[in-house]
Amino acid sequence: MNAARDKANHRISTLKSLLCVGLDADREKVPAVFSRFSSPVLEFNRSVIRATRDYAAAYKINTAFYEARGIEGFRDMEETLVEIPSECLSIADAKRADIGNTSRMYARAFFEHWEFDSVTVAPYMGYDSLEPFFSYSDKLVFVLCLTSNAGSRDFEEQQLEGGLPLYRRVLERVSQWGAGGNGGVVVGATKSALLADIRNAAPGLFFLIPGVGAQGGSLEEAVDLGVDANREGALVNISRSLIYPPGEFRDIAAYEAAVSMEAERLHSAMRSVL
Ligand SMILES: O=c1ccn([C@@H]2O[C@H](COP(=O)(O)O)[C@@H](O)[C@H]2O)c(=O)[nH]1
Repeated sequence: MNAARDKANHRISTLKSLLCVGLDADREKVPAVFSRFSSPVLEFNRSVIRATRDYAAAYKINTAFYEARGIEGFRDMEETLVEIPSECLSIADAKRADIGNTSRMYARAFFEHWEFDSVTVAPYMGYDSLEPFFSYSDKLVFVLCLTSNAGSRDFEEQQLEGGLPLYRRVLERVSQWGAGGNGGVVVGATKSALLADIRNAAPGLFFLIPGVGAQGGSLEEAVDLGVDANREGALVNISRSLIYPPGEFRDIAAYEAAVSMEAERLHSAMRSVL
């Protein structure tokens, strides 16, 4: 039993959706109709959540977009968290990890202070840097495994002695560290040729799959190859192509209608694969 995992799987199976809405709120890209508010980013996020809540299984806050704006960004992040529907998984895409005592502070920040259900972490510093996150048995810890960017070739796809690529070693280790149910990995949708193999090697891990939409990954492949044997256990993140629909919006209702229409389209494509 793991509260975060159970919540995500319950939502995935009842809604037949793996949709994780990426709240990558870039102040420069927030449509002009939100400018009149004292906190345009917060109102923008509220609108995105209203427009997608019937289709979403999770919301991912990429902390960089909030940290970049200092105290105001942190305030927007904190107030956005309150708006995330309780039946949806909240993910802090923070990509943290450091020596143990520092990681403990990161884990406390994301899991206790902000009460996120899950967080993304980087494996490079090894187990002692990740143990503080894995010690939370009711949360989900998503470890970067095979990321969606071209730079995954620089380290992740490099072969270790014996020929095993580094990302496969990460997968093996996370399967052990997260054996209690809180283990997850990030695998890019742009690497769908390797996705079936990765899923076979780690049947019990939760998958977070970014890279559909703006990065060109296939939605259908991400869903079909990413899910576990129960057709759950995976989330497909979509940020820019969902929250920044093309065009000018005369009012907030028009913006929400455009986002809602795209979320419905994504949901229906996912449902037909599931
Ligand atoms: O391998 C990775 C890991 C994380 N991300 C993050 O996911 C979203 C993707 O945004 P899009 O606009 O849908 O491309 C973003 O927050 C990334 O930082 C990733 O893309 N790839």
